[in-house]
Amino acid sequence: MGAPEGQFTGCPSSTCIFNQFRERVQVQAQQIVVLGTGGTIAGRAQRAADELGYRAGEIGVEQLLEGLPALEGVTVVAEQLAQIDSKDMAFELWRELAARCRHWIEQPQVQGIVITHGTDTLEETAWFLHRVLAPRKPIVLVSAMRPATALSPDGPQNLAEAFTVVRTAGASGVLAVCAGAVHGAADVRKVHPYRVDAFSSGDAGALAYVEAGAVRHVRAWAATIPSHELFDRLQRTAQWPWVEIVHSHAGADGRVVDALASAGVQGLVVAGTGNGSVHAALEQALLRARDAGVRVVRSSRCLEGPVIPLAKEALPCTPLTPAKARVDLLLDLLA
Ligand SMILES: NC(=O)C[C@H](N)C(=O)O
Repeated sequence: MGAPEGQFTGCPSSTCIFNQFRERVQVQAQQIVVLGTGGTIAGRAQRAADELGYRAGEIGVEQLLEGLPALEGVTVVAEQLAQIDSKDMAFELWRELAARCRHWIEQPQVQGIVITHGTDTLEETAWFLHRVLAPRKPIVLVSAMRPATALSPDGPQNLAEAFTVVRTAGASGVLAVCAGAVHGAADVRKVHPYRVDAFSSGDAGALAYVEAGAVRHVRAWAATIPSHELFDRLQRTAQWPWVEIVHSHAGADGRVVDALASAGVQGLVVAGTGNGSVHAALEQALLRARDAGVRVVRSSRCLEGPVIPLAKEALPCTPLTPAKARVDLLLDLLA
């Protein structure tokens, strides 16, 4: 676990990656904070050769840091916030994650934050943290596709590269590092169920690559303006809004929307076809729901590219993926 608030964890030598000694020191050196949430990066399998039949979120974050290359002049502080498979990510953990990020990021000695996270909902957490914190310092989500017990785990390399990104001058915003690529929160998306290089930023492309321990830029870091307003609203929220995603497809039927609306859904994202188009039967039901007070937003189920808004469309659209559009709608409805 990390140091209690106000206590500084000192590193006895510059070759120490993780401070196991918890000394109080007078002079504050640079810190990187690692927040553990679980995922395959912390997964354990019965046999080393088993790359899919494992349990996510088993190995502690401190253990994941052991054996990584030394970071000169930096103390690493670790906190275990959760041990979950990220498919089970929940609002309460998001809220706690945002609070711990905000706590650490505002401390001058903290260079940035690394969050160990499962790949399944990583893009949603990335977008959530981007919207809520829009940090000037880097917050890097790091994951793996093979469990920590695999013959050749990808987690340690990804972790080392996440540290490289945090230490890169000018790095900012919420980022995801996987398989040598640095993705921005707005574009990152899981695109493969088991390949090690499981993420893509689609036609926008990665922001940077980590090559031989250095970051090569391709695009500028996302511009960020930290705002406390959304964060404060989030901390006050007792009941999270109910927002669902419905898909448009051949033979779509509006009854699913009618059922959700009568059950009290507050927001609906429709994963439309192509440029966010919606089957006529589904659209009629969505318009009925909208008229009854449900917030409705169109996105696209296409893997790449934003929906382009067209004139005279009844339902508003977003360039975000359906999962990220849902995060936006949740946050909008908090108001
Ligand atoms: N590769 C992974 O991390 C998948 C895992 N199910 C998770 O999201 O926690």
